[in-house]
Amino acid sequence: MASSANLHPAEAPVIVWFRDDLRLCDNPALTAAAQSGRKIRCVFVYDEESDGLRPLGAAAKWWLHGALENLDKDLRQRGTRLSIYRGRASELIPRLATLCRAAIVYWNDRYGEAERRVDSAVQLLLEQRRIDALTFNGSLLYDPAAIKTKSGEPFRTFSAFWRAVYQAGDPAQPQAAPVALQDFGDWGDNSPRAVELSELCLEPRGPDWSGGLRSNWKPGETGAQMQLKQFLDNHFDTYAECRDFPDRQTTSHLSPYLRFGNISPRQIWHAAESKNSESDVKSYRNLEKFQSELGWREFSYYLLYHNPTLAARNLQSKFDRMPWREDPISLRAWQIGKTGYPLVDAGMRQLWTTGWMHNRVRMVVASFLVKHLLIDWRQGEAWFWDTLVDADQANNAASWQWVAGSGADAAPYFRIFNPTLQGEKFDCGGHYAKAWLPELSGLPPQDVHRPWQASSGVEGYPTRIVDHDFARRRALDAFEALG
Ligand SMILES: Cc1cc2nc3c(=O)[nH]c(=O)nc-3n(C[C@H](O)[C@H](O)[C@H](O)COP(=O)(O)OP(=O)(O)OC[C@H]3O[C@@H](n4cnc5c(N)ncnc54)[C@H](O)[C@@H]3O)c2cc1C
Repeated sequence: MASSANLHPAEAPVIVWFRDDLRLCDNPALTAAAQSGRKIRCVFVYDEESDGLRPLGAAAKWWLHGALENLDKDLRQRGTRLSIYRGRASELIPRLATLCRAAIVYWNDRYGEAERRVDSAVQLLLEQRRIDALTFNGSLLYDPAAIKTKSGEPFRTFSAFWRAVYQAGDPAQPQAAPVALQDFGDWGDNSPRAVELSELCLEPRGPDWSGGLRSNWKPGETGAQMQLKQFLDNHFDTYAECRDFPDRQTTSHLSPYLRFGNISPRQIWHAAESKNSESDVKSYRNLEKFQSELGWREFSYYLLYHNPTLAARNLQSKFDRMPWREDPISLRAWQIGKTGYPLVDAGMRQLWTTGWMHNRVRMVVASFLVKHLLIDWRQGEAWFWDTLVDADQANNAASWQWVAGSGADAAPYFRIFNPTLQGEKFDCGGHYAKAWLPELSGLPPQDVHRPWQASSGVEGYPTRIVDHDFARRRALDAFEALG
């Protein structure tokens, strides 16, 4: 479409519509708006009304509050501020743009189907009013629409996808944050009412259960930049070797920052590259491993883009015949960390307290729910959605389907983690389990992941809700019956 921006008078402002990109650094939409030389209005719409948009979980809402607060503070330091609205974005954005006679509305793309539908509706309405919509890829390293097999089909396996991505070359360098932004001023009397952040009620009240989140996280761009530096300075050098051990703080903890776009994947990618010493094989292994984890995030978004019902429907339809069990008592024991298997319980309690869980432990608890308890992966996905600060519509759904075996390139059905052996392998001193399960604090390391064998006995810790050998056989039978 030919730009109509030059049809607008020089004093016409531009709007930056923030969404999952709550940052100033390497934000292509914001940078382009600043480069337009026009006055700027920054807008966020809390949209719980548009069809198909999944309401945020409780922990993600808490994060969003902090990230919006931080973004507003950073924008004010550069001369403008964030206006927050509540309602349907497809009504509010065109209305605001019309009211202030905007020349252009800028935003960064989203990849879920419902989000894309909203964005297309906004774009159409803007076009009808001769207002340009300029959109960018701000949250992925590569555009999922551009990566295809030679025959034009989407890739189905991670390794083939990642090879193709490598051939596309390094992602572009990140852009610096704009130094100053010219504020547009008031919208005028007829404009929709902007709300105070507190009016969105994103933080929990009565009771306030967010103490564990507050003491573990600093949502927003400032926290993201600190977290990246902390990781690169202290843990990057042992990433490949130690990333599977949950008692070490080796992984980056950048997932919630990426989820809300408090930092861009391009910045993380290039910052990690700059730590790499080309002559050092170990350093290269760390880089390769870390970048491939960012690659799994890309692959999850790629799957979401090409399979919009990723969180709701099995990618492999034979799993529609799976005889999932309805077992609310076991589901509850799993949610609150009372299954009697220490690695599973420690992970679920870490999640409840901090809003985050180590990746190895996520795999074990998910496998336990789906395979030991034969409970539908969607029930686990929903619990994670509500409790994770990094709850992400692509990563969460793709990972649950991967563990269940129903996804693309998924774990084979016969891989049934033994939670006791996983605990002994990846938490052999029992430090992680003890950190979350005070009931086990008196046990010697060799008993921590087998408390039922402890000669001293364990008070207050539950007995196992299901026997491992029985559960394993039951799961294998159910999976084999799918053919
Ligand atoms: C059942 C299950 C559910 C999950 N749900 C989510 C979720 O809702 N949100 C989420 O961000 N991740 C999810 N993951 C993936 C992974 O566990 C987390 O991204 C990771 O633990 C975050 O920690 P980190 O930032 O220290 O990771 P690092 O090891 O430092 O990795 C860097 C980044 O790469 C990405 N990444 C790492 N591992 C994966 C992976 N396996 N799949 C996709 N991206 C990955 C994340 O964005 C992460 O921040 C899930 C995994 C499982 C098994």
